[in-house]
Amino acid sequence: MHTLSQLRSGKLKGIKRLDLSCGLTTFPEDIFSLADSLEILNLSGNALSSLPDDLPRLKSLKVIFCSDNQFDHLPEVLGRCSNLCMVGFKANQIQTVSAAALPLELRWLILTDNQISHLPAELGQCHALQKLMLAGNQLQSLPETLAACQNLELIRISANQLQALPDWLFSLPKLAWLAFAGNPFCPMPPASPHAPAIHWQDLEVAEQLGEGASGVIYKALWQQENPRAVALKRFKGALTSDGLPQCEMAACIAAGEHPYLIGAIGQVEHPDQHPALLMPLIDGFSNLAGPPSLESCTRDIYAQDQYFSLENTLKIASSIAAAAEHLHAAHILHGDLYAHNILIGPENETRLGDFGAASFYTPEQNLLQNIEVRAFACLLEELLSRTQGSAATLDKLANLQISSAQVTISARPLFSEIKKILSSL
Ligand SMILES: Nc1ncnc2c1ncn2[C@@H]1O[C@H](COP(=O)(O)OP(=O)(O)OP(=O)(O)O)[C@@H](O)[C@H]1O
Repeated sequence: MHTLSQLRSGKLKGIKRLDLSCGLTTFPEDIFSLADSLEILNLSGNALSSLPDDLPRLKSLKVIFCSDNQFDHLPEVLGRCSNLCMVGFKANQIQTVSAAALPLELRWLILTDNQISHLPAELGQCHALQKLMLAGNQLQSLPETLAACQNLELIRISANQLQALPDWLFSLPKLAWLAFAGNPFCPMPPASPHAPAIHWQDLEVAEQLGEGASGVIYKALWQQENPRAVALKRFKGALTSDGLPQCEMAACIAAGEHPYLIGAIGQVEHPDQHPALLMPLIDGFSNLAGPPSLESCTRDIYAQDQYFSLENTLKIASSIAAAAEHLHAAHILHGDLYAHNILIGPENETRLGDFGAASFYTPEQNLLQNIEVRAFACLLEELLSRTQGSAATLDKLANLQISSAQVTISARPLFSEIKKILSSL
């Protein structure tokens, strides 16, 4: 985090990224002294409600974050910033998004947790758009023109007022990660009679195990007749970038037990805080990869020296295909099938977790399974680019990857078939 005095002293000359969060109510003029170099401007966590008309003077600006401010509209000046490809205005009070506010090169738009009830048809002209985050708004419909955004790979439309799942989603050739729970058209989650009641006072919370955008995960001891070491996910707020914690918990609990899922024990009621999710403790595992970067946008980041034997790639891929098949059998779309949501053990034991983007769907919406198969294709592609082994088997895996990512989504194999193919290799 930078300070205003550092900015004013001229010490920041030449920097590419500026992070300022210090109660700003107006845009500091001094930011223009960085016009030659500034590519990423993060003004999240201030009290701004407007941006200056001459913002395009920041001619190298590619990324702007203004989350947790007081904007009631998406500033139109953004549309005149010609290199801007990522716009993040989460948790404002935005009601109005006009066509003029949309930069043509847009790849990643974050408008999560606002009050938007209408999006302009011109959003469909942002052909580079890959990631569209709209959870927690008041949208009753989406512009049909979005069908033209053929590069869209990740969409979050959970916790809105949508009356139906738009048909055009199924014509997006690259869509892989979709979250839509918490809309009026969504089926009710099934009751989970086996989930035990867990009382906050029975938990001894210990060290932090991990943290994501939506929650912090702690190790805990669950005091019962036979005390048990567990993992506790405490949500950071009432809405995450993927949707509602209640939907995440409902899906995670409804998914039930499976050898390749992290799984859930149940929901913890806290007298005065957000509910939390209790899970089995997965000890001694680590994340298969890190989440996407600003640059990679939709693709996970692996350690540079991370390689897999063919045997391990097959083991990971087969486990994930089996976990996804299990979820689809229960009509649950994971929505975030990514390496960064996979925990991996010392023997490459595999556990899929993070149901933050999960949605229940009806049998009539079965084609959603084929969308998730593309997420698997991305994972397989990443694993294959780091795998050494027999060329013949690698070729077969590459063919499976290609067919799982094919443009005609109905022609993609389902997870039951993928599992069969993998077990035959
Ligand atoms: N049951 C568990 N046992 C051990 N570690 C866990 C468990 N569940 C989660 N973790 C750790 O905590 C991290 C964050 O968990 P999770 O992905 O559920 O959080 P999140 O806030 O939803 O993340 P995201 O930013 O992807 O939304 C995981 O990547 C993992 O390292």
